Amino acid sequence: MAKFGKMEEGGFDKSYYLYQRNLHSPQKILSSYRRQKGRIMSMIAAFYGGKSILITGATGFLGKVLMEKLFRTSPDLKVIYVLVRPKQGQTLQQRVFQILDSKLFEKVKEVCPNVHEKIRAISADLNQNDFAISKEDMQELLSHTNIVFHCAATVRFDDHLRHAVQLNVTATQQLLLMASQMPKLEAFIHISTAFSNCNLKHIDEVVYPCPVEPKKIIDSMEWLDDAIIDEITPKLIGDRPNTYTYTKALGEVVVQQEGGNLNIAIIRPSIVGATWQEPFPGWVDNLNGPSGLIIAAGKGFLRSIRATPMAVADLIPADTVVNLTLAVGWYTAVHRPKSTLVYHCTSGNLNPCNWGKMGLQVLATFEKIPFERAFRRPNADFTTNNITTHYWNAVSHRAPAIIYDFYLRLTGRKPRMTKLMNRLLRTLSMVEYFINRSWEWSTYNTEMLMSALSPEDQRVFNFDVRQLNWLEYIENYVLGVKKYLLKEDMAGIPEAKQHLKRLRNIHYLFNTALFLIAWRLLIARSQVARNVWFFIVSFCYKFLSYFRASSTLNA
Ligand SMILES: CCCCCCCCCCCCCCCCCCCCCCCCCCCCCC(=O)SCCNC(=O)CCNC(=O)[C@H](O)C(C)(C)COP(=O)(O)OP(=O)(O)OC[C@H]1O[C@@H](n2cnc3c(N)ncnc32)[C@H](O)[C@@H]1OP(=O)(O)O
Ligand SMILES: NC(=O)C1=CN([C@@H]2O[C@H](COP(=O)(O)OP(=O)(O)OC[C@H]3O[C@@H](n4cnc5c(N)ncnc54)[C@H](OP(=O)(O)O)[C@@H]3O)[C@@H](O)[C@H]2O)C=CC1
Repeated sequence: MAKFGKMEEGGFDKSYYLYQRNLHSPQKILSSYRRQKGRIMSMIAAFYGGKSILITGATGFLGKVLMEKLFRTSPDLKVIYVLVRPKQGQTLQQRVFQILDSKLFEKVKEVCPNVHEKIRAISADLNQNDFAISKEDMQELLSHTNIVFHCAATVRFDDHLRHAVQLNVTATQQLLLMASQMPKLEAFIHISTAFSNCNLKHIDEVVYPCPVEPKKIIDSMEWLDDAIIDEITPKLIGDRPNTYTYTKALGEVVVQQEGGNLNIAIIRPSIVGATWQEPFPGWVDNLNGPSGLIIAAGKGFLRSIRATPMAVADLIPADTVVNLTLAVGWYTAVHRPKSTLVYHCTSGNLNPCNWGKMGLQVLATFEKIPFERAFRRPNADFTTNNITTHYWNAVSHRAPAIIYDFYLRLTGRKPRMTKLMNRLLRTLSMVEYFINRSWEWSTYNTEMLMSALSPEDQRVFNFDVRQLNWLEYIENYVLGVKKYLLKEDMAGIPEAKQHLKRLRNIHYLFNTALFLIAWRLLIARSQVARNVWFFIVSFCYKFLSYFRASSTLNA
């Protein structure tokens, strides 16, 4: 594997890179670079200059933020190859151009006006042999790529094991094979998840072995039929909650076993949330993790959620993950650690926040920034046991959905609320595992890397979550969900507040009517209720008579 193969094309002095290669001391490298340029500059940004970078999963949530940061901080990079599949009637170019034309890339266009020329979409499907990449494209990738960021994955919790293995394990194996044929490759960065070993309570920055070798799993997927796979899935995943975490763990083992002599690193982010600072706070564009549930709570569909308020909510902003990823790419290429280093990108041990605090702040933000056309007033609560969860699911989720669908039917419209509610309940059941437990992730490698960065790199590629203010972050997150996911206008806030007031009045009216009907039925059937009713009425009557008499005397 050639190191620094593309240096000459980077626009930076070759001697600087030779210096880097010979002296692996960040401080020495920095001072050398400062001397050359006469000003402080980010070493990491400089490193990516002139590089050909391959990104899988570039159309995904994390991939987009990664590309954005690369273009913004290293506009002189040579090219970013993105492996993309045509989707929803769009060609690859259309998909890529749509991303580049989005708000996320506004700043990039200022610093890198020719960004469209620097991105090369390669038609690829990671489910296919050789990723169905054409010979010419493959040749180009193999001969030019300097850095690989492997982000693509299926992140669905309920994916069929065959599909999850194909994407999260076999595709990783194939990509490693490709990487081993790249003469100019300097680093291969694999994005995994902090939950790949969620069956453990304390997780170190090491790759844990799996009971069944990934190779055996890959082979068996080829000849077992779906029914048998369904049957053995629970046994294979064991004490992990889903096929996602299981196959991500297998993927890591494959990286370690088959990485050969490549410079490889594994990054394990926890629950990736909206951006914290860059390119602007609150950017998010899919429903995964908390985002979908924030919408459900803000629109009033989600009324109760089974969670442990004191459990650690290990969220990590997308830009923090990307900053660490780019720093790891640089470190792995320049320092070439002897073994595959694993980096935890988590918040819990450095700056913990729990689900209770997070939930309260989400609700508090809805008061200030409500979502439009809510179904009910946002008023979610946590439940902590099976009985209350079933009770509130019936009363607060299913019953209102049935009533609303009945109303839709009566008014000649298509019922849809029960379906939506079932989907929400399914999602809740899938995330319950993660919001009722806490994990401890050690972060020695991540902290070591932080201290290896120059002050300028620590600033430009900041991944120090100790500086994160959770309340501010969550408020921006909710705002981001409203603006970028729901595409709601801020000008609509007064109307949204009015709507919530109307819903509150309807709620009070409904509850009063319900109480009166229940009470009427009760006194019709029970002597005790009639006696209580008689007592209350006569008490009120006596009180009023006394009040009237005393006010007449005073007059
Ligand atoms: C001390 C005192 C305390 C007092 C407290 C009081 C406070 C009160 C509480 C308030 C609560 C307020 C708000 C709540 C916010 C905080 C709580 C958040 C909890 C968040 C938990 C997140 C946990 C995640 C854990 C992650 C661990 C691993 C991390 C990773 O590595 S990977 C990334 C995570 N991956 C995912 O998140 C994928 C999850 N998604 C799936 O697996 C599937 O999509 C599915 C959920 C199984 C659904 O599958 P389906 O086949 O049914 O649907 P499909 O995917 O085809 O989509 C169909 C339509 O549904 C839409 N949709 C998809 N996902 C979601 C979603 N998450 N939510 C809502 N809707 C979704 C989709 O867009 C489709 O729509 P259509 O196109 O219109 O049909
Ligand atoms: N989001 C999170 O909370 C966390 C994510 N991670 C990890 O980060 C990485 C990125 O996740 P995230 O960005 O959130 O996920 P997304 O679901 O947003 O993106 C997944 C990406 O993989 C691509 N992909 C999926 N299947 C194929 C295929 N057959 N061929 C080509 N490309 C494919 C998708 O392409 P397309 O657009 O065509 O579907 C998309 O670009 C993953 O490895 C995930 O495990 C880790 C921890 C938490």
